[in-house]
Amino acid sequence: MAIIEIEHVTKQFQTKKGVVEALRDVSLTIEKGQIFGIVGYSGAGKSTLVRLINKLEKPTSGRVVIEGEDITRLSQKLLRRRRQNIGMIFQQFNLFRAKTVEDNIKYPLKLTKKYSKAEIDKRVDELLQFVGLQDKKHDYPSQLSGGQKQRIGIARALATNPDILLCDEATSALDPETTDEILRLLKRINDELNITIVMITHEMEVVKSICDEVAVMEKGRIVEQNQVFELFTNPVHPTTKRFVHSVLNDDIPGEVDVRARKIYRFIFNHQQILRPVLSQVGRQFNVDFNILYGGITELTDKLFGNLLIEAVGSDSSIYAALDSLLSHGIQIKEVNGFEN
Ligand SMILES: Nc1ncnc2c1ncn2[C@@H]1O[C@H](COP(=O)(O)OP(=O)(O)OP(=O)(O)O)[C@@H](O)[C@H]1O
Repeated sequence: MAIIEIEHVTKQFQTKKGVVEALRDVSLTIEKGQIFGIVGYSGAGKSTLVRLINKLEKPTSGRVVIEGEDITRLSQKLLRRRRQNIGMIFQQFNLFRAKTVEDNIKYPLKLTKKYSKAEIDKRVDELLQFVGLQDKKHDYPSQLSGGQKQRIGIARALATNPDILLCDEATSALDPETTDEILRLLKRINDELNITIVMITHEMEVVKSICDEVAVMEKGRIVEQNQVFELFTNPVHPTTKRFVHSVLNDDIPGEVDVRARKIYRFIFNHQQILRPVLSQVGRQFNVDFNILYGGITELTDKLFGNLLIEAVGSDSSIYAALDSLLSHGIQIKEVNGFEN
């Protein structure tokens, strides 16, 4: 079921220098329960897109439908209620510096005017336990590390039990180890609380570790969208290729001389155990496959292999062997030395 539908949205900003087209005819559907990544370089329009989802921005044209409701038409009162259903976390955490951890988390609960003091206290304790920071309850943000600040940001975003969590470069200010911890926490939130997560990021490592689906943005448009595995294994748009290339080691090393050799790139997934298939097909067709270079990477929860392989044998036997490998579902690309 779709939880977020963005339909033909454009967003223009009037500036002194003229009109900036931040979004140009963007359409996007995010299914309930997904972790959906939106990637793009700086200025691509990611923040503007995500700010439309909780109506921090209003589209110039087009519709934004959240859980079946067109939020571009909502009254202020209904909009406030709808916003309780959408949590958001930020790169710079945006905690209130003059408030304790406890008061930061209480803030959205008090705003709703729905809960008693006892309910609020109970909820704060639950949330602190969930993010593993019970002992920091009375600290101020300045006493916390970056990772701890983001955990508190997450606790605050979850306070009103939202269905959707928006993450705007939520790990970009963190070191790799802390990034991993926060990503694991987000995955738990998705799995255990069934919250749909929208992550905007310029880091493909983030997409690779937790996203199910991803949209790539450039100059206010979505240029490619796919399931993470498909996007990494078969990127089509040049910008997507650059992003994928930034995390997958798919360069051909300088010392591999691809001239006058029959070299192929084999791409395969976790269902295929490549080695037995390779040796079996090699024996059958009298072809030797030498693995020159490559590796196996984890994508979300699947394995993805990308290997450079040299085939040694007669032309006809190599083509027959490759045919057979294709029928096993292995993707094969010819490398002529000028691939990529
Ligand atoms: N309030 C605003 N007024 C004028 N222009 C804006 C405004 N907000 C965004 N823009 C412009 O819209 C375009 C998209 O900006 P946006 O912040 O959405 O991109 P982004 O992909 O999130 O980039 P970054 O990661 O650098 O924030 C940029 O050209 C930006 O300068």
